[in-house]
Amino acid sequence: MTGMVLITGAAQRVGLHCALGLQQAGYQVIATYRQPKAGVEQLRQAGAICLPLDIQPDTDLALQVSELADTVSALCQQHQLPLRALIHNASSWAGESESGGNLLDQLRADAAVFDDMFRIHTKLPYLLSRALAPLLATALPQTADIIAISDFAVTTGSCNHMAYAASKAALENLVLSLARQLAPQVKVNAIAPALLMFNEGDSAEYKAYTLKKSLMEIEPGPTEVLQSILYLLQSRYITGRVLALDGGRHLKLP
Ligand SMILES: NC(=O)C1=CN([C@@H]2O[C@H](COP(=O)(O)OP(=O)(O)OC[C@H]3O[C@@H](n4cnc5c(N)ncnc54)[C@H](OP(=O)(O)O)[C@@H]3O)[C@@H](O)[C@H]2O)C=CC1
Ligand SMILES: Nc1nc2c(c(=O)[nH]1)N=C([C@H](O)[C@@H](O)CO)CN2
Repeated sequence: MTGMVLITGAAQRVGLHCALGLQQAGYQVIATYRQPKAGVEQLRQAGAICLPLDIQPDTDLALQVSELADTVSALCQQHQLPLRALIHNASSWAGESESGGNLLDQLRADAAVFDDMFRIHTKLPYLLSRALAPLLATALPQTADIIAISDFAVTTGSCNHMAYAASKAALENLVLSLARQLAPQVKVNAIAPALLMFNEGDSAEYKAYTLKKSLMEIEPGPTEVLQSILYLLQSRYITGRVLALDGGRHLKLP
């Protein structure tokens, strides 16, 4: 094992695929999950360590992060391995609620979505990065990595997921600050995908519409992210950057 990698939100889809791939690549994965889905058992079977982490409005996030950081530190000591990387993947793709009702009700609904988006995409990565930075910095002689999974929508905004996109933009700015603060011991980068994987229930019309948004017109799947993570981990020089995985969407003219 070359070191421990902590990845959040790894019970399904992209996080699960990347956690399994990193474990297979020889890292000791620590995966956090919210609900004990089948993916958690799959991770345990593969040798990953799985820890519960459910970020809710009424929980003490600072306490949750402090306790997680203590557990990760103890695991590094127990396994005699450095903390090699921290991957911020956990995410909720909530859109703005449908307008309706009186203004106050609408604003209360919008405020709840805004708080949820910034809690999971910005506040959790901020606190977790600051809590684990000292441990990451002692992974010497190798450098360590923080990798945040962002979204192409940071560059364009999103009419239907405004708070989501804004919170990912804040995450990308956090990457710049952390890259400046933690160099040269820790590299800090973001990966910004456009479409990776559709969700169950996405209609054929929505899928056709979405595929047409990029030049490549494919649903690439989670391997693109795993390959990008492995690329960043092996780099000695890339930091403070956003790796776009968008199928040429930025060149698709309306
Ligand atoms: N899928 C895509 O096409 C794209 C994805 N991305 C980004 O890639 C990353 C992975 O995407 P994807 O796999 O689709 O993500 P998912 O929507 O499948 O969510 C990832 C995980 O985050 C967890 N999570 C959600 N809310 C919370 C919370 N409050 N507390 C703790 N965990 C939580 C979920 O837990 P649970 O299993 O309990 O629901 C889930 O396992 C995300 O950051 C996403 O924004 C960016 C562009 C495109
Ligand atoms: N946490 C999530 N973020 C995003 C998802 C998702 O399923 N979960 N999906 C997308 C879409 O793929 C979008 O890019 C096109 O439909 C974006 N972010």
